[in-house]
Amino acid sequence: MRSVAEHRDAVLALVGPTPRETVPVGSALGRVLATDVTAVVDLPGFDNTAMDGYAVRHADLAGATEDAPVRLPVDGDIAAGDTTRHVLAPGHALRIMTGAPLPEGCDAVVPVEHTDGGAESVLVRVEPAPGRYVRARGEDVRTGDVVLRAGTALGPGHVALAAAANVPEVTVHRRPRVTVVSTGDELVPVGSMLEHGRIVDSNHLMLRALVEAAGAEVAAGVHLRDDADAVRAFLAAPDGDPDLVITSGGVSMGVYDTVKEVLTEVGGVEFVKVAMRPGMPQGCGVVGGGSGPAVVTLPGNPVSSFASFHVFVLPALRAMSGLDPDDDGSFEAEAGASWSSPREKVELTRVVEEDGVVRPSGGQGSHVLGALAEATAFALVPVGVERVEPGTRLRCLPILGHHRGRG
Ligand SMILES: Nc1nc2c(c(=O)[nH]1)N[C@H]1C(S)=C(S)[C@@H](COP(=O)(O)OP(=O)(O)OC[C@H]3O[C@@H](n4cnc5c(N)ncnc54)[C@H](O)[C@@H]3O)O[C@H]1N2
Ligand code: MOO
Repeated sequence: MRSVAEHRDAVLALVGPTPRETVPVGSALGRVLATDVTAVVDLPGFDNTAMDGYAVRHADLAGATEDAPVRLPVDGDIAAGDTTRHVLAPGHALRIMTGAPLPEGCDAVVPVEHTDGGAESVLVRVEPAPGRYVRARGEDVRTGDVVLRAGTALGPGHVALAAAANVPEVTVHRRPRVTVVSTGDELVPVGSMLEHGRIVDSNHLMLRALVEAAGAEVAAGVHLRDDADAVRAFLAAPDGDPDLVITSGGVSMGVYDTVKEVLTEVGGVEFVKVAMRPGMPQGCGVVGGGSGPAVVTLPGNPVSSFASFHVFVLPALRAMSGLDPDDDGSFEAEAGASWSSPREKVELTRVVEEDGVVRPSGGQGSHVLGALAEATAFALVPVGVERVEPGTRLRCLPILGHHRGRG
């Protein structure tokens, strides 16, 4: 049997970073930078005030206190957005609003709360330190600074920084395009009348959701019957012009396991047993061994498919997106219960993690979706362990959509 690490490497060997594209910074959330982002302006772009109040020269207010306030004439207002280059006359004040440019000659700001708020003249009750409430030009970022590095997955804060640095477009990796294929005669679309023996094609929607949650794009969604001609026709021209095809089902030992049958005939895809539970039957390769898209065949059992996606497809999507496939958010936690595990396989136990402690979320059969939906992570019980005891330290892989634990 192939180890989990070996199969993961085999899948990773099939893919590389997607081509670059330029997108407006406002549409770049979740995208991965392909090049560094350099500031086009200083931040702040000009000296400005952090408070609503009065622009002053600190020396004009020497000794000012509650008991000995100092009065200064007010020469006018400076609002945020005022483009006039104001000059502060010695011994005078200008009323100024947060974010407005400081007038020339000003070296401190007095918040309105420390004054009588006057419009013609102002009574000031404090002596400001030089530079008080002044936000200096370039104190945050200098023109030409690299503000974001290639490889950064852009979050809202990154978008804010690039936008403030007046960078209208960023160069990112194209989202990986994934065609999702479910196979099986028993499958019908959600909402259908369910005849005896028929089930909803839940893997289809599950895999689409996983692709999207991973930041990739669903290029197309296809359902194939257990019919060799239909599978052949699909493989000859996969819908959606994808970078990657993922299939679910039809890869085990059944006589209608058509995906395996046809891919074996076409060549280029290797079918293996991987030492993990769930998710033992796996396959990956390039259809026909040629220039077609990479294919990863996932087992049909819903939990097996879901787990296999996390362990094999997610690292590939990360690598395609320009991210480090190893940076998977995994964390260590302590078992809060005891459970058994197959000695010769990695067990991916569906767990709920709370304060660094993990407990199985319920039944662990590869068809049990209730416990899967509740789970926040997979606890990876290593080969060689037959029983997890309370207190055992376990590596855990967060389930997409859940935050990492605090173990
Ligand atoms: N004799 C053997 N039988 C099986 C073996 C084995 O080694 N020898 N392996 C078992 C394991 S482990 C798994 S996992 C499954 C994998 O089977 P397939 O990938 O061929 O999947 P199917 O047979 O098509 O379906 C399995 C199961 O999952 C349901 N299914 C399939 N597709 C969907 C879908 N899109 N949405 C919801 N549910 C789906 C399907 O109805 C079956 O119940 O094989 C074991 N058998
Ligand atoms: O190992 Mo299969 O992939 O769960 O039932």
